[in-house]
Amino acid sequence: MLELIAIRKAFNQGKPNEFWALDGIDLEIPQKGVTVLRGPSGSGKTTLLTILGCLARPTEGRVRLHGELISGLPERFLTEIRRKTFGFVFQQFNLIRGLSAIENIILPSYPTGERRSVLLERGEALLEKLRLSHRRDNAVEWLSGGEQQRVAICRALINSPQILIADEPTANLDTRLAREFLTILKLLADEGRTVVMTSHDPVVADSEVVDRVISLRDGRIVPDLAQVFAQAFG
Ligand SMILES: Nc1ncnc2c1ncn2[C@@H]1O[C@H](COP(=O)(O)OP(=O)(O)OP(=O)(O)O)[C@@H](O)[C@H]1O
Repeated sequence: MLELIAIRKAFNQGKPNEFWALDGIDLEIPQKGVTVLRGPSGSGKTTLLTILGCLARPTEGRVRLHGELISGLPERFLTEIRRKTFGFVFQQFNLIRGLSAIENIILPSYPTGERRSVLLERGEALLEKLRLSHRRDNAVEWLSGGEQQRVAICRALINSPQILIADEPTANLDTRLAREFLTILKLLADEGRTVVMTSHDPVVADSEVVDRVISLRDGRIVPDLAQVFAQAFG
């Protein structure tokens, strides 16, 4: 459904410090389920995630979404695709201090022109789903790390995106909260959504919620050893 073909990404192209962060990535992310990108620091996980989420363009190669070539589209179309199709959760939750949980959650929906009452209703339903209704009116800076993360997830889901993109979403969470996050992922996967995230966290990679793990090294996908063995001897 989301397809990368021969993707390469250079930083500082044409300069002495030119660096190819991605070097020939072919990858298909199926419609449903949870995919984790893992690999050593600097292997290209975040760069790949930004291309999958249409936040950055590849230097070479093509990106297809539902079969449609989107990598060459002008920025205003990409902005629209991002808003309609993707939700994002970053390592730093990027919540706006001084605003309540519910205000933070409905913020990305303002450009849709939807009525405020409808947005509030949708935001409240998400808060309920993530067991956070009691924090609706609290300023986000007073919430715990796990609560802030759940607000960030609600905000990412407010436009009901098909695809959730998350960069090291459990990096600031202890094991209990990381497991709680995985339960939320399971909910999303069961609804038929696509989740793609980077993670160093063994709690995440080893979880049964995760459908597939893609390993990166030096900007390339490296074959999963377990899979290679299964194919050779299985
Ligand atoms: N804007 C940039 N300009 C120059 N080089 C960059 C830029 N962004 C990333 N890089 C380089 O590209 C490589 C891949 O970076 P990326 O952030 O994708 O790696 P990563 O696997 O996500 O690493 P980490 O696990 O440390 O977050 C790194 O060597 C990084 O220094």
